[in-house]
Amino acid sequence: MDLLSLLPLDLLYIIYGFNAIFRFPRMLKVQTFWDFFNRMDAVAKSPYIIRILRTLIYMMYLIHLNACAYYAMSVWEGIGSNKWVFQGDGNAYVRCMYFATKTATSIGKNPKPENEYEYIFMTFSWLTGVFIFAFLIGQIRDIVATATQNTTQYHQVMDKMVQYMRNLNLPDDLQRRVRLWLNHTWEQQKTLHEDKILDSLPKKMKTDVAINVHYSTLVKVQLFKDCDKALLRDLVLKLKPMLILPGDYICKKGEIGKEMYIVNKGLVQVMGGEKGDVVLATLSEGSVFGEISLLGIPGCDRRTADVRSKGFSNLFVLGKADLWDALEHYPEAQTILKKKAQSLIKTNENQEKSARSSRTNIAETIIKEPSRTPTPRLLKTVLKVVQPDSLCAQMLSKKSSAPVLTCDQIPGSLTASTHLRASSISHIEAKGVNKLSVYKKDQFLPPVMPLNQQNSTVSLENFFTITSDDINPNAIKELVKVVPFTGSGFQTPLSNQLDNQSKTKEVCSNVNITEKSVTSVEELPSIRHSSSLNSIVSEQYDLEELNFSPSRLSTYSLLGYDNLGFAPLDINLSRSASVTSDETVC
Ligand SMILES: Nc1ncnc2c1ncn2[C@@H]1O[C@@H]2COP(=O)(O)O[C@H]2[C@H]1O
Repeated sequence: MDLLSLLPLDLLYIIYGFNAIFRFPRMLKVQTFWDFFNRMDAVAKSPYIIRILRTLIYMMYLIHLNACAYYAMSVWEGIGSNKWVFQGDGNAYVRCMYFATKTATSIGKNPKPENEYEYIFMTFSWLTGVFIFAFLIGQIRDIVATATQNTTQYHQVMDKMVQYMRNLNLPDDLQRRVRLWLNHTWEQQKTLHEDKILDSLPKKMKTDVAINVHYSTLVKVQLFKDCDKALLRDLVLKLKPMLILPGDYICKKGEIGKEMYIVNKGLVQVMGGEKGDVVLATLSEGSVFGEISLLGIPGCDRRTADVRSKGFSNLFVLGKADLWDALEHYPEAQTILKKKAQSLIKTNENQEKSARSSRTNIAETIIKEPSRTPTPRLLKTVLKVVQPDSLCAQMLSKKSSAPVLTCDQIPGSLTASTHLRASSISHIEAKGVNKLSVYKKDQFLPPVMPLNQQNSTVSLENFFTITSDDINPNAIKELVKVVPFTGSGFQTPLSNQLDNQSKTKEVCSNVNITEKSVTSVEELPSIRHSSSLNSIVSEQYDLEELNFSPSRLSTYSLLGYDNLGFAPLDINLSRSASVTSDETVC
């Protein structure tokens, strides 16, 4: 055909003069024109542009033919013979082409036909113009529609989905995630039905295409490397692509396993630990997971761990039935998967064991070394202040609460210094007074009273009155820091003792007790004031509000809490001194 179309018939012009008919064999090249566009269509990145170009060429060619026919009519009727025909001015082709274009596009304003032939020509031109244009425009619309078909489909699905979710009043977050999924799938695949694209191909070709498309991932899958290459061909068409959003769980521990996965793109995290917040492993491209619960290992038909996507990830999903179809024919793959599963199960068990033992260790440590808040300053002070061998010191350091003293055990020195409470009905005789008193259970004994017992037990409760017997004079400074007092001229044995010791005097002269010094004892939540030695608690004051002018016989008690193993401890630090208001402050 090409040879025929190239015959040099133009040479005949020399003999016969110019005649367009000699150029007719060039029409034989029309097949080449179609071939050219078909090939371009197949290889071009945007085939719809090629198709539009071809349609435009058809259109131009038809207008060209019409222009030629008009010129031929003009020559036949005589150029310039009437107003309708070509007038012979300017370039004949351009003028005729202009006429034909105006007719074909129905723009009008052409000279009116003047005879029947011209009317027929114009009617025919307009009709062909209308049909051909309708056809061409239709074709262009199809081409553009095909080119944007996926986009349109995506918008339709998105619109329908949004409407559906709104109708159901789904939570905003879920709606946002669905939109995100559609958006991301579209961005990545430019279609929402990737799996259907290959459906029209024969199976073998589909396999080749699928292997090629996913080659870079599939070659990284250890299972396919270690097993017969045919396993890959058997499985590849059964892999379904799936896109997961960041943070979404792919499977949850304890669920029944129905699918296994291959990571195509992105990262997934296998989560373990008691609360499922420990990352056991991070799996990347080519990793296989979710196989343990599919392999029929006894006791392992449920997911052994949570698996979640770290960012966006693309996975291939393989159903249980499809996996088993393949594994039946590839026992070595079955063995590999089972071995891997068993080693993962062991790893997880070990991890759980070590987590459990570290928890026990922590618990043991807690039991062995209870974390203790520091000893309150009050208690420390008391321990410094009291004589180390005094019962008070012994009790505080022994960490025993409420020891029960029988009368035999009550040392005389304590009788006047310790608040004693009857632990049962007690018959107590005051020494010297020679009077037998009966105390009910829990009743306090008078504090200043030499005791003589009769079949009685009294318990030393968790509060103490520190008196001259217990006080270590060298530590008096410490005591006055925490026990507020002003005044001098103690009338009790304590005051005598203090008065007689220069050191104590010195301390006293340095004492500048103000409210401030009391508030420095931050640990003490409150201070108690008892106006008589008999009543243990009469009123309770805030530290700030305390008025320290002891105008009467007073005992100040500091309420503190210990953490040495006692119950909340009432430490009654009292200066058993009667202080009179007319005495000068030292
Ligand atoms: N320690 C681990 N390291 C890596 N992957 C694991 C680990 N534990 C479990 N998996 C995977 O997480 C999956 C959870 O579901 P399966 O139990 O079906 O299969 C599990 C394994 O594929």
